[in-house]
Amino acid sequence: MTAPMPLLRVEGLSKTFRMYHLDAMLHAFEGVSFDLFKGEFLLLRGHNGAGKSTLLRTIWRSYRPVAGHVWYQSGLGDIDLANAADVDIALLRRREIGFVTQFLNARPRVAAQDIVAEPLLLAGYGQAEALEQARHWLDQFGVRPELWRAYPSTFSGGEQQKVNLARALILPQRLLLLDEPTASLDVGARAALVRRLRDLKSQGVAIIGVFHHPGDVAELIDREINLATRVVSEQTEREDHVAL
Ligand SMILES: Nc1ncnc2c1ncn2[C@@H]1O[C@H](COP(=O)(O)OP(=O)(O)OP(=O)(O)O)[C@@H](O)[C@H]1O
Repeated sequence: MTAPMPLLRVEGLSKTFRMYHLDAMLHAFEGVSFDLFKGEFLLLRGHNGAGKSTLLRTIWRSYRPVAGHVWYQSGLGDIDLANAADVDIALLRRREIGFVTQFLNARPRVAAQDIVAEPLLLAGYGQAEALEQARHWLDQFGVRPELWRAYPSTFSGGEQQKVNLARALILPQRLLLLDEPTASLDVGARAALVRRLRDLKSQGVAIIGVFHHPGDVAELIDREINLATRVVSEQTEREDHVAL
């Protein structure tokens, strides 16, 4: 019998940033390799500045790596996220890969319930069903009903984060990237997040997460990676941000 293929195979991945003012390169992380299977939860560890967020953003392809591959088994076939066309990355972000940070991208004059319902509408759900589910998840994460029709741009940091999570987790993705999603949450919302992640994991969603307090998700963790200390060198290389 052949071994199952991982959902994600990260191979020799390295990312450097050019620091123009110093004419130097900062190596955010180097030679990172790991496999991630369906339904697995991988914790990224490392001190401040070790490159955890940058690694997540490189997998999400906000950044292009300077070396390595991110093989991803998508619903449409295998693809190297490190080298894929922008149009494919945009499609995967809409359908298969989620990225949750601690910041809500609150658009002006869009109500909380509409922000949360949007992924369902894009996936073809009817308006009534999408709104009902949006309210369910706002409720689960502890957003008070009187805020559901309000605009999140005026919400507190924690309230914005709850809207963010409700939207990001309303539909199961194949791969979920979490960058400190519990940063400004109260106890009830943390518990709701853990319940939702447990549920998504049991549905086969693969998760990579950075947590300031990994104890919050201890019961979910299958494996950990500790990112090593970064190095600064004076060599110069091409700058390689992409504007997605
Ligand atoms: N856009 C950028 N341009 C230049 N340097 C960057 C950029 N983004 C991150 N860095 C640098 O890369 C290194 C890794 O940053 P990163 O945010 O990935 O660390 P982290 O492990 O997530 O840290 P923390 O635990 O403090 O959130 C840091 O030294 C940071 O200054």
